[in-house]
Amino acid sequence: MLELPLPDDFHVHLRQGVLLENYAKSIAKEFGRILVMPNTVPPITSAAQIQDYRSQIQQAAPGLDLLLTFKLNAKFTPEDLKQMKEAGAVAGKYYPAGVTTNSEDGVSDFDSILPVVAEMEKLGLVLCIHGEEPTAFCLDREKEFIRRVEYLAEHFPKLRIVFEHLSTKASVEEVLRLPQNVAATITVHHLLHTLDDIIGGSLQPHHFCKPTPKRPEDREALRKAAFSGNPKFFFGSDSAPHAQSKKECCCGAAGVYTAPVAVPALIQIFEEAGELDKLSNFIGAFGADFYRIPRQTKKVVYVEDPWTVPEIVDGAVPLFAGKSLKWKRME
Ligand SMILES: NC(=O)N[C@@H](CC(=O)O)C(=O)O
Ligand SMILES: [Zn+2]
Ligand SMILES: [Zn+2]
Repeated sequence: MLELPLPDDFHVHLRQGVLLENYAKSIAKEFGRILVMPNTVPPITSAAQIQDYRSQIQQAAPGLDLLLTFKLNAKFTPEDLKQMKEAGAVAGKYYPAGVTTNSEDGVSDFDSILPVVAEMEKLGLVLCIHGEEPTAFCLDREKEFIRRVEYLAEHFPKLRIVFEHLSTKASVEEVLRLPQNVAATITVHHLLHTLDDIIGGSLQPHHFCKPTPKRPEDREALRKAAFSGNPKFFFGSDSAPHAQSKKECCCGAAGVYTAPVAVPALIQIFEEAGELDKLSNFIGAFGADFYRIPRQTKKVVYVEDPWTVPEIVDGAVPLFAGKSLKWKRME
């Protein structure tokens, strides 16, 4: 038996339209509070959209505590940002153009967003970053982006920055080196996978995601960071569901669907590493502290009760599909 705080997930994709309802219901089975990413089509870029997205999600999963975000662009005025903050946005998400799902309309000129970032700093909005340099070789994109995180952290010392879904040893070292205004999320699949789990044998489309899981030493650095008890590192699943047909095809979509299995998988990872005592803060405290919101007080209990992950959940193939997981939440 294991008691944990009702988990927070600081990086979730709920999509939109008919898919939204099921994804919201599924994540609400495991998490109490989530930060919802804005890379819908069209993206979330206004107060009205924030309010509308929030009410759609609340309709599907009334008990879920929501933290909303907007997709960063250079055109935002201070008034736009103020209105989105008043509508409940806690963060702006920086997607470099073309690096991942629905990011074609992302940022293509770094300097152009600096005035917006300066305004976000004044308003106390968090800057969440998909840190990959679009023009670099795919395995170097995160490393090549580090200089931009460095620039932002040093030029906007009061801006809280979250380097999302870390995938390299270099970025872990950078987050450790940069001041307290820089934190990072780590996903469950980057604690488990390397590039071998995607292309080492036959192609595994359901493990393909951005940033790509890389080398064993990168995974080791991420595990060390997650187990470190350092409050700079907290959980963000980057649960990114795509219909099975969009993954099992040429030009397959990037994203791993982890919401249905993330907490049981994390318990297993932390337990097998002998670090189970670090899990509670990783999923229930450090992220809340960084976002300056109250820590979860509700508790949940997980029991050892092996179960088989369904092959399909919400029309997508989840991580561990068809496999057995040891831990299950006690109803
Ligand atoms: N991570 C992914 O591979 N995909 C995410 C976008 C993102 O988080 O980069 C998605 O929305 O599908
Ligand atoms: Zn991303
Ligand atoms: Zn994401």
